[in-house]
Amino acid sequence: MSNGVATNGTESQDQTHTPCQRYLSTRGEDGGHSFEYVVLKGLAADGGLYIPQEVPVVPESVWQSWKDLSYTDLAYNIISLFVSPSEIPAEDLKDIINRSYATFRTPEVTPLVHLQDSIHLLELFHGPTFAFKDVALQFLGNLFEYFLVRKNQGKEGRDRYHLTVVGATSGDTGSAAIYGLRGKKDVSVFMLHPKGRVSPIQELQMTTVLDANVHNLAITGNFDHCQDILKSLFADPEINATHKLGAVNSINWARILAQTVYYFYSYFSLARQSESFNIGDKVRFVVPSGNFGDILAGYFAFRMGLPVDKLVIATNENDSLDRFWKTGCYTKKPVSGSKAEGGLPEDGAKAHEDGVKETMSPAMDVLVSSNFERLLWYLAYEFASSAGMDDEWNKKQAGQEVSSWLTDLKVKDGFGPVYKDVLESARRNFESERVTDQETLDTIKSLYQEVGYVLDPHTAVGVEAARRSVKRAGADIPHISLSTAHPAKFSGAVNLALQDQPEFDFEAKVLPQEFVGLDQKEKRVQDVANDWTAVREVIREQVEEELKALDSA
Ligand SMILES: Cc1ncc(COP(=O)(O)O)c(C=O)c1O
Ligand SMILES: N[C@@H](CCOP(=O)(O)O)C(=O)O
Repeated sequence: MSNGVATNGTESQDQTHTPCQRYLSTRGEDGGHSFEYVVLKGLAADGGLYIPQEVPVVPESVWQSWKDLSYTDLAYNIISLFVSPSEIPAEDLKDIINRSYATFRTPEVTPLVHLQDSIHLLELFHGPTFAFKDVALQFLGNLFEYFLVRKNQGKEGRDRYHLTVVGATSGDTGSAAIYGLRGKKDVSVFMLHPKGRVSPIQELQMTTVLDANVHNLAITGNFDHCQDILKSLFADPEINATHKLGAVNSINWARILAQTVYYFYSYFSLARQSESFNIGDKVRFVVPSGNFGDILAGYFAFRMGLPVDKLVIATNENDSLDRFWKTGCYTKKPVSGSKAEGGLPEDGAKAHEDGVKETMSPAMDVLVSSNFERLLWYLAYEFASSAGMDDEWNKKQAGQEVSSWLTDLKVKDGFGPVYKDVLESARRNFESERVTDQETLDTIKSLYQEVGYVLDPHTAVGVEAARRSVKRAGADIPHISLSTAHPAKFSGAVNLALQDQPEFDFEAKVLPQEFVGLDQKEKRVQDVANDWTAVREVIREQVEEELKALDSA
């Protein structure tokens, strides 16, 4: 490969694509696809998620030359490893990347700030909607546009390829996707959120966007229900054929790819900022987790060779991930009779019958983390590889194993315990922490008192997990804790934590100008039952209306 970057597998016979630029499904029944295909498709035909056939390994000699690059140049170097220039020529890819990050409020895009002791905060909220999702969704919006312009050259009216993007959100993906796609030609966006279970600002950010191609659907249910509806739609061959569904959730590979960049960037930022930290030294990343997309991007950075000591998963009281790392079982609800059933004594969040708790960090109120499937594939692949068979057999085995776990999850609400070796392999690279609502509030308060920094509740979950991790790992290992949203998006939790602090003033200290007056704006949102066929009907009607309006324009 170019750039001195090697793949960790066999070279492909394909003259235009390296094996890192071809994609296969985690369920093993769908593969050999191009980047454009997987980005437009979102979910694989067999229900799995796309991953690259091989992950490129970046040697240390190459990192040295990457250390001082701007965010956009680094992004190009990383992303281009996974996209063949025969699909997106270098100059076009650079242009897409530059435009995607020109909308951020700081040229650093994702600045790293020192928080306290060995803990650094990676601020990911400097994009248009003040959440980490902007990093990937500005890029994905521009990618969609690029592919659609090319597909639709010389085509008119109903012959044009019209993409119907369907997304599920617990608050932040929704607005970031809407801001990435509003007003774009040949795209309709349907964003499903759990009615009444997102923060007031998050809801306003979505529902005050009135572009004709944007449709907000409030579903009577929780985020997992919204995600189930999404998966049922993608599994329906008819609506896929007639409406060409596209995904903006982190099931879309482009989301993960774009997020991988900031793991490298923050590592290099640390090396630039700290005299005692050298390229090659290890670091821990701590990631507030829900759907497992953000931390999975860190796992890809690790597989590419970034010296990661551990990736620390931080969950709120919706702790299916944390329970997996502790027990090897992945279940929506704690196993009957266990200590955690119905909540630990110190838990503060209200539990619903469906098992999901309404916490102070609502964007992480997720029990079925869609990207966990991608990690499961790698765990199953490593396990299969120990049998000494060829790579094709290992991949096939991994796909079968993942399919069987995911079938159990769907049918029996859980799977496991997984084999001991699989769990050990998960524990080699990851640790996990569960943080309660009370601990979240305490962390917001103590960081404000100690260093004057106002954390959002999701970031606070991460910082509390980072503090625990420092106790285990020692102060010599730097911790980069991901700050996933701006505190102004979660005024309820922030005010609750800081209301008794002298001179704390939310409006003056936290609220950005962009949020002032949002509640006075006109809103558009449609209530829909928790039923995928009802959502399908809404999609059919609304897309038809949009296309008719275009016909007569
Ligand atoms: C603010 C915030 N923090 C953390 C998360 C969890 O990230 P992930 O779903 O990628 O695990 C989300 C939602 O995705 C979020 O919106
Ligand atoms: N927390 C997310 C849930 C969707 O996650 P995604 O990363 O898969 O889009 C949100 O804020 O919507």
